[in-house]
Amino acid sequence: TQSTRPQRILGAVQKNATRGDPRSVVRAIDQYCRNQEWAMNVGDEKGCILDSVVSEVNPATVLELGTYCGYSTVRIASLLPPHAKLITLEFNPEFAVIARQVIAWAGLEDKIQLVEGASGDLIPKMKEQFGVETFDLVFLDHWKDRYLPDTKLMEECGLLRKGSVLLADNVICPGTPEYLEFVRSSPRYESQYFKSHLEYTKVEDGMEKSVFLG
Ligand SMILES: O=C(NCc1cccc(CNc2ccc3[nH]ncc3c2)c1)c1cc(-c2ccc(F)cc2)cc(O)c1O
Ligand SMILES: [Mg+2]
Repeated sequence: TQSTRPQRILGAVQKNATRGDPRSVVRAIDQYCRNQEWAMNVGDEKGCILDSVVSEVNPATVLELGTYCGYSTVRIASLLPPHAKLITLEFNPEFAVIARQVIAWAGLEDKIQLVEGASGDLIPKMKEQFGVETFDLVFLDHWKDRYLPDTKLMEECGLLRKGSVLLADNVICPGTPEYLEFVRSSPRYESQYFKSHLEYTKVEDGMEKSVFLG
């Protein structure tokens, strides 16, 4: 039977990466997706922007919306301080199955909680079910038309505090026009655009970093 792209990505990790070495997992996925077949990981170029924002925020609590195969999950978690926690939400069960194995290969199970379901259903349960107060950093990388409603939902649920940082992937390609318009015009956010390229291509894309001002 035919393998899926996520299964082939996992195979590349198990073949080329060292167990317990998150950076080798990231490298193995980037080499596979650059040389064999494209996949919608944040990738190496935008990944450096992600690394710099994670390092600057040095978050104790991170929410990732959209796990896919766990590339950015592993990339973020590898930079977290001890005892810091990352919750990642994935709607597609097939992606979740692969991501759990990629996370395990990297040896980061203790820092990462992968929750299956849709952001709209899970965000209101964060405090009671997952014991979260607020998130220091949110990485948005799921369905692009969910970025804005989920940001408003996180505000309503009291999950953002003064200084919480939102980092959004793909604000140019595929694009998130309503989200960009909102965070750039709202007096409650201070936004900054990081120009880059769509993963593994020369197509323009970028990431938007928005600080919640409370
Ligand atoms: O669309 C994208 N990613 C999101 C996505 C996509 C599919 C499935 C899921 C299922 N996961 C999911 C859904 C809803 C959810 N709610 N809460 C959690 C959660 C999780 C998520 C994307 C596309 C491109 C792209 C494609 C083609 C092209 F030509 C250029 C660019 C590049 C990217 O970097 C991208 O990130
Ligand atoms: Mg993306």
